[in-house]
Amino acid sequence: MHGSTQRCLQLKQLFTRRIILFLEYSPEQHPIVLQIGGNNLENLAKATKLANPYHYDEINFNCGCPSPKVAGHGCFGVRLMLDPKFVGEAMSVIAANTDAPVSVKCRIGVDNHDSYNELCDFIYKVSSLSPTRHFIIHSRKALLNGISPAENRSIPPLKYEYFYGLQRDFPDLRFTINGGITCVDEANAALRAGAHGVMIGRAAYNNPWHTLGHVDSAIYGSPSSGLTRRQILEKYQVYGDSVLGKYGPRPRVRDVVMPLINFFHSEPGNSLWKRKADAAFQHCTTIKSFLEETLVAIPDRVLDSSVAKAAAGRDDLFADIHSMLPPPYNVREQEVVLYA
Ligand SMILES: Cc1cc2nc3c(=O)[nH]c(=O)nc-3n(C[C@H](O)[C@H](O)[C@H](O)COP(=O)(O)O)c2cc1C
Repeated sequence: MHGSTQRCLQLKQLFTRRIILFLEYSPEQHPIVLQIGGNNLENLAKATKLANPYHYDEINFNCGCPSPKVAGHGCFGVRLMLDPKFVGEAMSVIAANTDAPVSVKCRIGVDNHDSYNELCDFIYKVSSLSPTRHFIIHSRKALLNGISPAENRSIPPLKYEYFYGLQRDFPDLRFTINGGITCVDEANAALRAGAHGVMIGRAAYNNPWHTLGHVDSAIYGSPSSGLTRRQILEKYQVYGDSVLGKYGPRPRVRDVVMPLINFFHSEPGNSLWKRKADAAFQHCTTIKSFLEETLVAIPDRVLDSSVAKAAAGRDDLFADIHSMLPPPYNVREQEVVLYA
């Protein structure tokens, strides 16, 4: 091989490696799951392939979003719960285009399709027609009558008994409970009642310090890091500044800061910090300068204390759940062609 051709090849390999490293998440960001949504098999295959270089730990399919844009006009999200055969096909397509395990996030029903048996039919068909073995269950149904997505997260009642019914009736599948769980005490109560996993949505965003600050010790049994908010922000700044503009114009300072916008929930200085943040988003180009400009709003004692004891949650949230389970599921096998 000519020297120049060899150099060319080496450069190409180096370049490819750089691109791959650039797309990978750092070890401390794992496990990380990508959620995709849609109702076109070809596009789902393309999206899954595009995600491959990022090495996600799981690819999740959205069958839970009730937004009119998604489940109404878009005809996907939670509307897909009405078509388990399609979801089975979609999950097979997704699984065929990734090495990562695949999962489904769904509700417990849609409108008047809200019986436990219909939910079981959905789980049975999807898991029989595809390699899906993990389901994340937002334990309330969705109403497609025009109410807002926020109302769809509070108006339909939570029915945790459906979740635990699924665990009983599908012992070979893995289920993660979601909906209305607000702290580590409640997460532990769900695990004690038998849930394989717990997903916390709004509480983690609305009050990340008190909700997530105890997870390592209270859920995983590791020693508490003892880090203060200031120390966490110092680490976050290094991470944040390293990812700014990684994908062209995004992420911007605002994108990187938003997950932490409620970091000082109910602490002195919180409102002032948010006002300063709004102003700083207009001109700050680094996380370092953003923090320098805004943190003057927060007293040192708030910044320099480590996480206090968690507020007690509803420890008995699932105490009686096993006495409330719906009657066991009767499989309607004839309707399903089993996944080979
Ligand atoms: C602002 C917002 C955006 C959300 N976006 C998604 C989404 O893209 N995909 C999804 O599966 N769920 C989404 N959810 C729903 C949550 O994942 C979760 O199912 C819901 O908030 C109930 O859990 P919680 O009571 O712990 O918040 C969103 C929720 C909120 C508040």
